[in-house]
Amino acid sequence: MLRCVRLLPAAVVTRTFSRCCSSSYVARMRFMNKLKEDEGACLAALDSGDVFLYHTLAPLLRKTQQGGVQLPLLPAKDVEGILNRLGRDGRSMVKESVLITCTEQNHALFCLDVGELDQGAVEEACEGNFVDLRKAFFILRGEEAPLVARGQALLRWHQGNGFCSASGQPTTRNQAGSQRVCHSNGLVYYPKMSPVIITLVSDGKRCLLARQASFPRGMYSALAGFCDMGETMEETLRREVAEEVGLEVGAVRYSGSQHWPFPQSSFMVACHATVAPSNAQLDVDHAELEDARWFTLEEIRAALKARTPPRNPPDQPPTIWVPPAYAVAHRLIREWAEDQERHGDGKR
Ligand SMILES: NC(=O)C1=CN([C@@H]2O[C@H](COP(=O)(O)OP(=O)(O)OC[C@H]3O[C@@H](n4cnc5c(N)ncnc54)[C@H](O)[C@@H]3O)[C@@H](O)[C@H]2O)C=CC1
Ligand SMILES: [Mg+2]
Repeated sequence: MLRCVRLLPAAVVTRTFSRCCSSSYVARMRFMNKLKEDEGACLAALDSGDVFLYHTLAPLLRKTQQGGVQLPLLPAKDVEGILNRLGRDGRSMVKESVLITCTEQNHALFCLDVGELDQGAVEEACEGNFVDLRKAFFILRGEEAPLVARGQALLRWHQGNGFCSASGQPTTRNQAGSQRVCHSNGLVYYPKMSPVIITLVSDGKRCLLARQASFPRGMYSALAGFCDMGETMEETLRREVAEEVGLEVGAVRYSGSQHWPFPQSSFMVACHATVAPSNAQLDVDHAELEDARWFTLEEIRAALKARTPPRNPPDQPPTIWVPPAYAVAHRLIREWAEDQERHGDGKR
């Protein structure tokens, strides 16, 4: 630990996102845009900015004295020093950082993957631990989860797009990391998201949740599916619900959207949909879903409270849990429960 303190006086210099982020929206967006277009300005912003770290796409998190977990934002100069001490060219490595966001005071925030270094050595130097991103979503505070999601998605995109798919030649990134260019043919590549529609279907009294075999034990979520080329949002929604559970939905209501870093960055569009109670018989496609079931408000209330996989002893009715609060699926399920409590038969 003595070595940690020498390398990085963390308690003194580490910022957290909430402390450095009060802002005028317009000034912030214009500054961000300048950093994407002006290489010199971006480099200067990096020199005076903060960086958060990943190791092979797992974000570095640090325990707080209050028993919580935070995303440590390390001054870029300190990261450079740590990397130098760990035997690397710190300056060159830090320049590989990708721009994430900035404050109204033009203080920029970047992220960097140090996967080529020994994980334990970086963890010791930075007084933190690299945590799988899905686990991080369960323990991070609200405003930090989208930062680590965006950072991982951008870093993954750079790692997978080093070559032009037309010429086979290497691509070069701009300083902000917002695009890559193939200099042999001038093609410009931008980070991509795949549109996904996620739908919470209700029959008025119950809502429909499903699980894939790859989900954590006991976890159920709303139905989701990738858009096919040329489809509208409503067409994808109706097709996915029909394919996966054999239902024809009626009314559809948009709820919200979110970037989701898995599997390769999805743009999630979240909707509520209804089916008539007389038309609620499920015909589940077990090639896609391990299970799909209707759940009552009481079961959903219990699921929203669960923070860990349920034990489900054989002599008791099985209980479930749902995706973490940050996931838009959680929002849909919570909205449905609140709606039932206000208007449905589930009034207390
Ligand atoms: N943020 C949230 O609350 C939630 C997010 N999700 C995300 O939604 C995504 C889609 O849900 P699924 O039910 O798996 O979709 P899905 O029902 O469309 O099935 C996935 C299959 O679609 C095919 N596919 C078509 N286009 C694809 C593309 N652009 N990328 C990858 N596969 C493509 C592949 O064969 C893949 O195996 C999941 O990967 C998951 O990351 C799912 C539930 C909750
Ligand atoms: Mg699906």
